[in-house]
Amino acid sequence: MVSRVDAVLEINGLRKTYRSAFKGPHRAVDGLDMRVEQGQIHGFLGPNGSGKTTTLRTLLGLVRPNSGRMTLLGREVPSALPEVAGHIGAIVEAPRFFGNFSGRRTLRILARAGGVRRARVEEVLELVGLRDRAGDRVKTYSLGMKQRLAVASALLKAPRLLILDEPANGLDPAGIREMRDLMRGLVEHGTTVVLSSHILGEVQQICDSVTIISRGRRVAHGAVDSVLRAQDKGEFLIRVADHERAAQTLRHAGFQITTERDHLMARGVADPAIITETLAAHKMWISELTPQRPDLESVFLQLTGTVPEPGVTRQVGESAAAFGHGAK
Ligand SMILES: Nc1ncnc2c1ncn2[C@@H]1O[C@H](COP(=O)(O)OP(=O)(O)OP(=O)(O)O)[C@@H](O)[C@H]1O
Repeated sequence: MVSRVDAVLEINGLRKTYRSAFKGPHRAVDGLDMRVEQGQIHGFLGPNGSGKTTTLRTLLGLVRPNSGRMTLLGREVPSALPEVAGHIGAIVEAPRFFGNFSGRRTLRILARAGGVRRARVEEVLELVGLRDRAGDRVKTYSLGMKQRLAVASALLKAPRLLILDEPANGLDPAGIREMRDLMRGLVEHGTTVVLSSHILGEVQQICDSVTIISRGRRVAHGAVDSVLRAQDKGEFLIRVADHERAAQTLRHAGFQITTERDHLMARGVADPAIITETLAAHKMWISELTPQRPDLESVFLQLTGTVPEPGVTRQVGESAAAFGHGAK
C-alpha cells in the first residue's frame, strides 16, 4: 500500500556520472536535491544538457545512479518501484504511436496490455480533450494532439503523480496553452504533475513551484513567487522631467542610480516612497515610478548562467557553474 505523504517526490544528493571511452567521465547529475509536494504542478527547469532527463530516467529506474536517495510517493526507489509504478504515469521519451490506428484504438490496446478497464479510455480521452477526434487516425493529428494522446496514455492508470519530460517541446503557442489548461485540469482532479522544461514563458504561468538546475545541481527552488522575490533586486524605473538633476539628487541621498536615455533606474530600493519624498523636497515631480520585477525567464537565465554574453557563443550543455556548489 502506498502511504499518503506530503512529498510525492524527493531526491537527496543524487549523482550520475556517464563514462565514455572517448570523452571520459561526464558528471550529468552532481549532488542534486529536489522535493515536490502533493497537489502541485512543479517545473523542473534547466538549460539543455543540465541533467533533467537523466534525473527523471533515474527516478524511473531507467538509469542507475552512482549515489543518492530517491523516494516516490514516500517509498524508496528504485527498490519500491514495483509497488509505486502503478500510481505513476511518465513520459520521458516522445512516445511513438502507430499512425494508422486511431487515438481510441491506440489507448484501448494500451489499456488492455496494462490491465486497465476499457471505460477508462473514454474518461482519459475526455480529460485530455481528444474525444471528438478519438476515431481519427493518429497520423492526421497535430503535434499538440499527439502530445495529448501521450498524456492520455500516461493517465490510463489514474496516476497520483504524472512526470512529463519537455511536454511543451515543439508546440506552438496555442499548443502550449492547451497543454497548460490540461495540466491545470489534472491537478484539479488530484494529480501532482512534474514537468521538465527549458522553455520558461509558459512555466511561470502554469507551475506552482519550481526546481531550477544548472550542470546537474540545484540553483534555486520553491514557490514561483518566492524564487522570483529572492531575485528581486529592488529595481525601480523613474521618469521625471529633469532626469540629470534628479539623478544627482538621488545619488546624493544614497541611492544607486543609472541614467538611461529617457528615464532613471534605481537599484536596491527598500521603500520607493523615499524616492518620491526626496525628489519632491527638491521640487521635482515624478511622472512614473515602476517596480522592475524579474520574470522567471530572466531569473532562470541569471541562475543558470545562460544569459547571452556579447561575442560568446555558448555550447549546448554549457551552463555556467557560477552558482556552483553553495547555491542550494
Ligand atoms: N547515455 C548517455 N551517455 C553519455 N552522456 C549522456 C547520456 N545521456 C545524457 N548524457 C549527457 O549528460 C548531460 C545531461 O543530459 P540530460 O539529457 O540529462 O540533460 P537535459 O537537461 O535533459 O537536456 P535537454 O534539455 O537537452 O533534454 C548532457 O551533457 C548529455 O550529453
